[in-house]
Amino acid sequence: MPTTTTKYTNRTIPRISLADFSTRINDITAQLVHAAETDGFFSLTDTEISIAEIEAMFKTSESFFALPDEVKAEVPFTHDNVGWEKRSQVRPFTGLPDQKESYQLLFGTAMHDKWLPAHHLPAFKPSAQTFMHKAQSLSEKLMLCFARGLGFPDTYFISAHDVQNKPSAQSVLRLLHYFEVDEQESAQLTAAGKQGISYRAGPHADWDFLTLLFQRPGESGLEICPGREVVTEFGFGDFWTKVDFAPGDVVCNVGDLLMSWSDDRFKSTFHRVKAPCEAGDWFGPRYSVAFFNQPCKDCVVQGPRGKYERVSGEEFTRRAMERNFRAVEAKKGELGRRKEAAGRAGVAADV
Ligand SMILES: O=C(O)CCC(=O)C(=O)O
Ligand SMILES: [Fe+2]
Repeated sequence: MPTTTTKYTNRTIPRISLADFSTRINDITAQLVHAAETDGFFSLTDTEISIAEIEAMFKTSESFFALPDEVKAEVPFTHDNVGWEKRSQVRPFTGLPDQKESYQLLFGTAMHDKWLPAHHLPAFKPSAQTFMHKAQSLSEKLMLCFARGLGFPDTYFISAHDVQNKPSAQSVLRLLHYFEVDEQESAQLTAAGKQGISYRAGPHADWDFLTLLFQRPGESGLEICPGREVVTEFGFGDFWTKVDFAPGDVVCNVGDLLMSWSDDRFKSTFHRVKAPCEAGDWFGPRYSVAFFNQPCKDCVVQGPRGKYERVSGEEFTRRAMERNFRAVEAKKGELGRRKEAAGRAGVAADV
């Protein structure tokens, strides 16, 4: 019988105000460092991005996802990490595709043929670009603080994520749309023992430096599972916490790059978007917008204590993708073997 209930535990995710940033940098730095050292997740309030700007970005995103699939397929996802995909991202922990579609946007040259042609939605590109620059500017404030927290010069991380002067900049805005789930059908499948916990986005840690996540109040689903000790391992525990936030708050998490760059002092935490199946879950469609701060290819990554070998930003990302790919393949192999064994025994595989 598949597992149908989640073990939840309450944790308080720190809420950090960025009001009066320039006079409060040291206080804000202390709060960010503490949050990064503990659960690796925090929410920001009083940022330079208003609720109206966030809502406008969601409207822009909804207008894109409402287009027919044939139109979205004009800008397909490619391995430059740009473009539109649907039900195609497979996570190492599930071996199955996430129940979502997403559209990834970059600043630099990789976008040359990946912007939606303007005749479909004339306002799409300018709106998305304005929002990307706002998210970058907010990220740079956090980069300054984390540089101070680790004893690097103030601009150290900012120049490693330079989107103005580096055409090969890798930072990404990802628009996400998770599909609506029929509540009654889901309850029937669970009661019949035909459905276990599944995922809109399977459990994972992000590869980037920092992720900024914009969500819509009411469209819940993001859950975290802290406790990861080293950046090179995939292990995670089994107790989850729902991430709560107020309108206008930006939920942020440390990614593997910052974990590595801090010699594992800051935690890149496992998180997921569970598919709704339990009481209190949100069954409607979920839209979210994530901004991933990815390193420029030529920056040099190494923590102050030199715990990990010095690598370029490009090499760091390549290794992270390779680890991910190997883990996905291993999981798919395991699922295949379980299905075969279940087929031989004449029972349904519990995957
Ligand atoms: O949509 C969300 O809430 C989380 C998305 C996420 O974790 C990701 O895309 O890496
Ligand atoms: Fe993530």
